[in-house]
Parts: sequence; structure tokens; C-alpha cells
Amino acid sequence: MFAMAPPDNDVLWARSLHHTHSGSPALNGVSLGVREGEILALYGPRGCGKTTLLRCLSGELIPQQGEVWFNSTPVHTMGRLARERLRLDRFGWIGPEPGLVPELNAWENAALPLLLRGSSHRSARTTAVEWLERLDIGSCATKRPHALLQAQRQRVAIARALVTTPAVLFADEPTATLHRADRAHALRTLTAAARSHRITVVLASHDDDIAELADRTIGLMDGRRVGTSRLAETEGRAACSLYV
Ligand SMILES: Nc1ncnc2c1ncn2[C@@H]1O[C@H](COP(=O)(O)OP(=O)(O)OP(=O)(O)O)[C@@H](O)[C@H]1O
Repeated sequence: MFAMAPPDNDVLWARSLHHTHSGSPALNGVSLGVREGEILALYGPRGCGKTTLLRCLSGELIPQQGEVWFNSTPVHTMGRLARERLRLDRFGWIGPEPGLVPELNAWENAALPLLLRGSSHRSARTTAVEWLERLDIGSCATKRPHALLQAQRQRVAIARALVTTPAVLFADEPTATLHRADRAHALRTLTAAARSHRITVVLASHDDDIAELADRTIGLMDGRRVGTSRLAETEGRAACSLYV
């Protein structure tokens, strides 16, 4: 039987995802589509399946049942190397912890995905420094992670995820380790940078602020969808007047 291809205007599309981690159910029939350029927030309590859903959508984890498509490419049938290539070439990932390499300075950390893709040292440095400046941490470019504040480290991780201008940025609780003021600022900067570069974002968060920065919020509970709220186009854009 041929699988049904996703709708043309969805950059990511998932159908009926089921996944269980060694007996504990994480996804229980989740379907969703993500439009190109959309900022989609996944919202729900601890353990509701947000991380598992992001891992399935980004091709890191193959769901036990269900389909994931990136544009017209089925991700759920790809081999491991092809999925790794897809993640490196087209996706960006930000987790709750910055996960920086301690021996490298800020620009070298931010430039890593470009260097892994074979960019020259000089062009990788230029692009990484541009991203650090957009994220207001240009002055930290030559500092190593130990000399940075946690909020600055997380911005370096955001720069690293955006430096390749990915088609889709996956962000899993990207502000979980930050103080309240830093959280709001980091979310605003991240969503503004994504909008001005037409990067699609799928973001899991407990943060209330995210609802006003996202175009759409999907609730998850016990591995199932429990509601969608869509902001009017103008509200989503107006909430984010800062473009970087
Ligand atoms: N690698 C794993 N091994 C075993 N169980 C897991 C694993 N990852 C997740 N789980 C379980 O699967 C369920 C969903 O977890 P998941 O991390 O996807 O939820 P979450 O909404 O992202 O939670 P959190 O906000 O705590 O990150 C939970 O019951 C969790 O304990």
C-alpha cells in the first residue's frame, strides 16, 4: 500500500505517531502538520511526550508506529545515516542545556555545524560571529563557555542551531535553565531571528510567554493532543515586533 503524501504547504507532517519507551507510553496517536515559516509551540506537563514528539519529528527517533514526512520525503523509512545527514543539513536543535564544547570559544562552538559541513574556517567564523551579534553576544565571541553566564551560553547554543539557517529549528525547553527575565528575552530573540530568516520552529515549552510568541499552540497530555489555539496572523506577528 502506498503511504499518503503530506499536504503541499506543510513542511513537516506526522500521522498517528505511537511510541513506548521500555513499556512506558510516550506518544499515543499524535498527528500534526507544521506550515512553512510557522512557529508552533508544544505545551504540556512533564512527561506528556513533548521531547519524544520532537525527537520523532526531527528524525532522531523512529516511532514504533506512524509516519513522519519532511516536505515530500518520508523520514520514518530512512536509514540512520540518511537521517543524520538530514538533521545536519536541514534541521537545527536546541535542548534545555547549552551542551557547548568547553575547549572551544563561543564563535567556534557556534560555527561547529558549518565546519562539520565542510565550510572554510574563515567563512564559518564570519557567519558564526554574525549570529552571535544578532543574538546580542558578539562581545563574547572569543570567550570559552566557563567564562560566560548561563544565559549567554544558551545564546551560543541558539546561534549554533541557527548558523546553518535550517529549514526547521527544534527547540526542547530551550529556556528551562534560565531565570525568568532571561527566559523571556531568549524566547523573544529566538522567535524573532527565526521569523526574519523564515525558519520554521517547533518548540516545546512550559513557559507561558511562548503562547504569545507562537503562531499556534498544541497541547499534549499523556501522549495525545488535547487542543489547539491559533493566533490570528496579525497577532502572532505583532507580538514579535523585534526583528533581528
Ligand atoms: N529514554 C527513555 N527511556 C524510558 N522512558 C522514557 C525515555 N524518554 C521518555 N520516557 C518516558 O516517556 C514519557 C514521555 O516523556 P517525554 O520526555 O517525551 O515527555 P516531556 O513532555 O518532554 O517531559 P519533560 O517536560 O519532562 O521533558 C515519560 O513517561 C518519560 O518518563
